Amino acid sequence: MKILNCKQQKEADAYTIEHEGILSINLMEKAAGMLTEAITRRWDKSHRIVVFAGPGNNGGDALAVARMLFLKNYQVEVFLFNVTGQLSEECLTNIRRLKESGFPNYTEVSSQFQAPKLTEHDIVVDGLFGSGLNRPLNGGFAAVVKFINASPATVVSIDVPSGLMGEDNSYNVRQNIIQADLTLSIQMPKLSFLFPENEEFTSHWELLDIGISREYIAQAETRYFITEEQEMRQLIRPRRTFAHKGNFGHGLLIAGSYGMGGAAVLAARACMRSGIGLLTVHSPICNHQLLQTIVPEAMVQDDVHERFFAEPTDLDNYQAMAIGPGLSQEEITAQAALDQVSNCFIPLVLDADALNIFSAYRSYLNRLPKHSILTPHVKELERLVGRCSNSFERLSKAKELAGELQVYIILKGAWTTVITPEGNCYFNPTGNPGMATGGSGDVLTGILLSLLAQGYTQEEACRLGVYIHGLAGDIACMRMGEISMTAGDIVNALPEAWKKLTTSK
Ligand SMILES: NC(=O)C1=CN([C@@H]2O[C@H](COP(=O)(O)OP(=O)(O)OC[C@H]3O[C@@H](n4cnc5c(N)ncnc54)[C@H](O)[C@@H]3O)[C@@H](O)[C@H]2O)[C@@H](O)CC1
Ligand SMILES: Nc1ncnc2c1ncn2[C@@H]1O[C@H](COP(=O)(O)OP(=O)(O)O)[C@@H](O)[C@H]1O
Ligand SMILES: [K+]
Repeated sequence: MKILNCKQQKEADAYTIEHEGILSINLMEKAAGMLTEAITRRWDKSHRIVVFAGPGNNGGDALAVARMLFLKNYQVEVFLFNVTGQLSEECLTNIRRLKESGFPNYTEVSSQFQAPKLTEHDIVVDGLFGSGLNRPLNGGFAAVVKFINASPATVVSIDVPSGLMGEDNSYNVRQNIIQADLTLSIQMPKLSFLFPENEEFTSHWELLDIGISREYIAQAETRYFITEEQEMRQLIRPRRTFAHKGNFGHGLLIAGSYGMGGAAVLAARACMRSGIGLLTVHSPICNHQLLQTIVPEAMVQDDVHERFFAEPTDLDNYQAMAIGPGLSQEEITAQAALDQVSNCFIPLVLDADALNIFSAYRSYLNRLPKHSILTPHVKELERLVGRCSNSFERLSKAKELAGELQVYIILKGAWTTVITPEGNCYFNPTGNPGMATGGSGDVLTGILLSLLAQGYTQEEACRLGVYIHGLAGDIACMRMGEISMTAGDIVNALPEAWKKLTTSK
């Protein structure tokens, strides 16, 4: 699914109006009908609905919703903020329609706002500003936002929490943004919904498909996408009847050190559970027994060193390599890892300490083989690109780095983002906070190695890998709960995740 910017969303509205024979006011009526349905589905008539409408079409939506709720016998109050005396045409039409419906509780605010008393049983409908916001809120609007945020009422925002920009909020004023309990977003999600620091504004959001022109959306250019299940299903390669293990590649995993053998185990188990033909794990001698016992399916190649990865290994027999989980950053390991990676000629995944080593030896960064996959979490990324003050900046810097080094970056966390060398960003919808537990990232590395060894392209491996990893996380969460689930549970859920994605619905 494409994520378009607010300017494109406006264009999409206009295109739909022009090319699909629907009047602007009727498109708004359709949106309002869906908004009303979403509200009445959740809250019955025992709740008072207090509607705050702004001067533009977001306000127009809110007024139409107020009328529809009123006609369904809800108890509704409306405050329309008309500060400059300039209201959009659709907003004006909806004021008229509201009045014509016999609506009694309408207040137009031009200067002084007499705030109503809001209780925790009340529902606030926030229709102050939507995608037309072009600067941070201030003055009277900021005061209204602060009043709503301080109230105990439940807040439902139309399209966007008022005050929040759709993309970049670097220069926004956080206190002047509505903290919505629910956002009913029209047609397309906004990029800013996917950033962790905006969770307090948009923790829950839902999309309403009001029938914006498919044609417009198809031709609109964007760098931002949310991955969908159907696309992932189509990527998965069926196994031929006469297939043999040689068809599914031989992967090399360089992982583990003294005290961190578990990382190698988790990655190896995840790799085996994701369809690879053969796996060799290269690890210090101390992990030999552990790996042979817990992952008997994998071959183990001992390093020369008892406790640390110390000597690069030959890559001739492998189709892909992953390096990093539990590796440590010992000097001897750093030298071996830099050498191993710099001379790598097969598809490659770098995770955890392998990334930290490259952050410490920045001059080696340009020796990273082209199209390598880097899997940093936020801290690991910032070690590479420097401190960032917000997610928009972080994403921009990650895109720059991916372009500069011609690598794929998987920026991990909620809405894990796959960033391609061309600068496309694919946000992953699966996964949950239960995955914020030691070893989850090692599981992802194992999955990625498996997919690369099987011949999936880097982009396919990244997108499918993070999707299946999150899906297995969601299954693990259902089985074990968000609090108790561990990285091992994610591996144990991989079979069901793969089955879910390969069986027809
Ligand atoms: N037919 C349509 O065009 C449809 C529009 N829709 C709704 O329309 C919304 C977009 O409407 P608009 O483009 O009118 O935009 P808004 O309703 O977000 O408001 C734009 C107005 O606010 C002013 N403004 C911007 N930032 C301000 C600030 N910080 N302080 C004070 N004033 C400010 C702008 O100059 C403009 O006059 C969407 O979010 C959605 O809710 C939906 O109903 C779908 C159909
Ligand atoms: N809140 C969350 N929602 C979804 N996925 C998450 C969340 N927190 C963590 N994850 C996922 O869990 C994994 C954690 O990886 P990482 O931070 O490298 O952990 P570790 O180093 O312990 O293995 C990542 O794939 C990340 O996307
Ligand atoms: K709004």
